[in-house]
Amino acid sequence: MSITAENLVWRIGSRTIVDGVSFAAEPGRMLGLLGPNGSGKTSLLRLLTGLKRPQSGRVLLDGSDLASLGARTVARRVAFVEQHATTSANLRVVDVVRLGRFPHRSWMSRWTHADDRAVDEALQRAGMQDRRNERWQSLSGGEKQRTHIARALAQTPTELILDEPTNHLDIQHQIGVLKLVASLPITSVVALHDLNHAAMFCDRVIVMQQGRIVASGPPDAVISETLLREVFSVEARVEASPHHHRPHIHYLR
Ligand SMILES: Nc1ncnc2c1ncn2[C@@H]1O[C@H](COP(=O)(O)OP(=O)(O)OP(=O)(O)O)[C@@H](O)[C@H]1O
Repeated sequence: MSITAENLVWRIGSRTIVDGVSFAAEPGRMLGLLGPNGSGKTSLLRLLTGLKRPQSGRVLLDGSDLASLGARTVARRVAFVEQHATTSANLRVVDVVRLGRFPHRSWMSRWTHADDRAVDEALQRAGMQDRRNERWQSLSGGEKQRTHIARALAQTPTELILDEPTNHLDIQHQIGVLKLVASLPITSVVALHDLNHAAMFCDRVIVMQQGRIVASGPPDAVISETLLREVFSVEARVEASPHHHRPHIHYLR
């Protein structure tokens, strides 16, 4: 297994935000993390990347406890795009993406062709190659998001953690980013609000409610009218799409 959570618990004061979460992300597959607002998705993703430490339980990367691995070792493997990722300095797009190469370089090593290749490929994949010389402050919200995704790809991670990566994106780029992530030969854990997109692109999904996992498995086994009613409080009809054969949700008015 690539990334595994074992009975993770994270509390703030007396409030338990992540409540005994266990799962294993399959290598090379896309795992969707679903759940209503405040159900603990972002908190869980921050535990998976080591940005937060659990009060109990552990995260394993190929069997090694994340807490025992150095920050640099983790950064070489795990890339994280946060929900409200910002970059304060007025860098060019290409400079932001180059930041993704830092975990791979020592303080005295020179910038290499391999670094350039990784940056170019990441810009290309995120659809930002044409804007590589533009200033960060001049980008739209969606372009900033794609630049952060390019930075994460330039890190050449084996695990990619994305918190609502389609936020701010127009529909073409939402589909583009999800297609891209699904096609990458790396393990990804992706928090998503659009359940139809999750059903279309994820190999498996986990559904959270009040800090706990309440359902997990392939989308067609998990996304049901009962789950939509009980967890998301919406009435809907779910059918297998005649186009892509994954579940498709019709929300009722
Ligand atoms: N640093 C913090 N201090 C206090 N409460 C926090 C903190 N971080 C998270 N929480 C609380 O934990 C709960 C879960 O938050 P989290 O951001 O993990 O949920 P989420 O599922 O990602 O939500 P959303 O879909 O709205 O992004 C929320 O009620 C939030 O207010």
